[in-house]
Amino acid sequence: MKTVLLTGAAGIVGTALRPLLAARYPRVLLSDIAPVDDLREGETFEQGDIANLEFVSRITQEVDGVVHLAGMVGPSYTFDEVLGPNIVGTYNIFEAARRNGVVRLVYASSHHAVGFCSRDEPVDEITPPRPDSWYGVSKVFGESVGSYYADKYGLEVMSIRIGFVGEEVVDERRLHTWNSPRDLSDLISIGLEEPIDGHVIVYGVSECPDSFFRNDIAEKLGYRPKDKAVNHLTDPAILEARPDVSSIAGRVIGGPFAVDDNPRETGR
Ligand SMILES: Cc1cn([C@H]2C[C@H](O)[C@@H](COP(=O)(O)OP(=O)(O)O[C@H]3O[C@H](C)C(=O)[C@H](O)[C@H]3O)O2)c(=O)[nH]c1=O
Repeated sequence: MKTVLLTGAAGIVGTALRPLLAARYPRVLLSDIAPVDDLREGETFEQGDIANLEFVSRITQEVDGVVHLAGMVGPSYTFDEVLGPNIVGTYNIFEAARRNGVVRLVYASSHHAVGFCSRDEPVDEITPPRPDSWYGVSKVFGESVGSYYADKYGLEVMSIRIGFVGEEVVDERRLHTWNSPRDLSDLISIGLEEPIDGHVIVYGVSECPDSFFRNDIAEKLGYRPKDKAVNHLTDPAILEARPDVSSIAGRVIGGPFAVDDNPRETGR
């Protein structure tokens, strides 16, 4: 794996992953709708819109694998708002990869694909989707596209239902969904390099107490999280905090994403 395309490279997750991918792969082609102007050695950048198939066809021409992050992320985006970036954009990435003979693709799905599942029982890779938002619905769509391109065209696809990515655990819910950038980049490298049979779904989660997720397939593929959520708390009181179960947000995996009429920027 010499050249990897990273879409959504200017975003929160993309920015956290960049140094880790640059350390691992000789060439990383970054792309985003927003500018990126602090390139490291081995990085190049193409600015453009993933909803444009011509642009996506061009950036997937000379790459060996794709990590697809770009998209709208949030609880309150409407169907019309996710349609271009998350639905058309994701189709474009898979279709352009297929046309250009790129076999390996890691798709950034989200735990919001199962966000309406109860916190009481851990979900696993075969738990049926229960999205908590149009964003979550779009991630379920992306997983289906990954499955379809794997079965029909032989792509090897890992969909990672990402928890909460950051250096720190910021609240009680995130204690159970946290994924360090280092662990996520290890999981991505498994998706790019290890033998994958068709399409697999895994969870992007580090070592978390009472994790919401069972991650057996990731473990079988060799994923061993190095980081423990309890060592990255912004406040030790997070360990004692309990969810407010009088609200749906306190009862389901997706937390505030499951509440109607949320403000647009409600965490991840
Ligand atoms: C709408 C749109 C966005 N982008 C870029 C703009 C941002 O730099 C980036 C998304 O970054 P943001 O910081 O908003 O979200 P993250 O927290 O990094 O989200 C990431 O992890 C979670 C789990 C995900 O579901 C996202 O798909 C994945 O990108 O995608 C584009 O390049 N094209 C577009 O059309």
